Amino acid sequence: MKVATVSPRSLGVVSRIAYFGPQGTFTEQAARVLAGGEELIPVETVRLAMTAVREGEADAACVPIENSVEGVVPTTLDALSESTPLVAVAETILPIHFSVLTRRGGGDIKTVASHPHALAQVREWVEANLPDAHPVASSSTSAAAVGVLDGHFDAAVCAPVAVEHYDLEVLATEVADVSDAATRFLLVRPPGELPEPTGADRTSVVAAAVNRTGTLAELLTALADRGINLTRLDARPTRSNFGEYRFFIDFEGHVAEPRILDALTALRRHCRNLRFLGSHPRADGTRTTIQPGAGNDDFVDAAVWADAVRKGDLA
Ligand SMILES: O=C(O)C(=O)Cc1ccccc1
Repeated sequence: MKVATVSPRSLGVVSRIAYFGPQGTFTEQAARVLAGGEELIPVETVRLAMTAVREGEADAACVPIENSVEGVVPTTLDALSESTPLVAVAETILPIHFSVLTRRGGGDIKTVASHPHALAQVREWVEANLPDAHPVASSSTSAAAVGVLDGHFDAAVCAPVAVEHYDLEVLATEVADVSDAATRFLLVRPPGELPEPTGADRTSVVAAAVNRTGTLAELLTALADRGINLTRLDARPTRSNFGEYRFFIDFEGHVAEPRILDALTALRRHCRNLRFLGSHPRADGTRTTIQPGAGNDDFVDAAVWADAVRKGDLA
């Protein structure tokens, strides 16, 4: 995966960014990339970082969204679909490798703790290097470091910067089963002015489709018919009715483009509920692919033509 960073273009009055902490997480590093001198506020969970924004205690939140090895961060998807809407205005992608930290002069390593996404990315390393250690899930990589300091675990799989925050010994660095793993992070804030389109943008929605045959196919067809390329598709249970799902769909393009607006209105017709989660520049800079007949000019020309027909000016 190509790795690059993008700064938020129009953050308005953002001055406090809540991030998924505590200090030393990968998300803090992402927040530092996305921030331009804003105050950074560590918050214990992804959901609470978004609650801080919803309740006005922060102007934006930095949260992890997807990893190239483990896929999406489910708590982020769930927190984005609940409560009052938030929209993503910027993203960054960080390469991910880990340091393994232990207590100074610590003895046998019987437990190794970290965020589930981190544990999943060092499984082979742990089996080969700490065969007697049991993996234990913690709320974040830095929470695992705190747990080691407090004597709850023997080792923590952390972001390399964690050692600057927690008085622990480095057992190993550059640990990663997949050497080019990367995680994408979002900066989310309440709906407002959107970042300008750049030609290399991503739009995100969460769709609660009507529960009948073929509704997901209808949503995907609405995008495919308009030549719109998907970049991610995930399903999460609605939690209210067993077997009912919400679909998180990311695709190339920006809502300021006529073809994307046309697609959104089509999606809206097929959904019980459609939440817009933002349009912002892609961190990898990949430019939107436009299919023949599906460019913005094609949509504008077709709308002008249809309007003329309606007015009786054309046959
Ligand atoms: O726990 C962290 O440090 C996070 O920011 C979440 C995470 C965990 C593993 C890889 C990337 C992000």
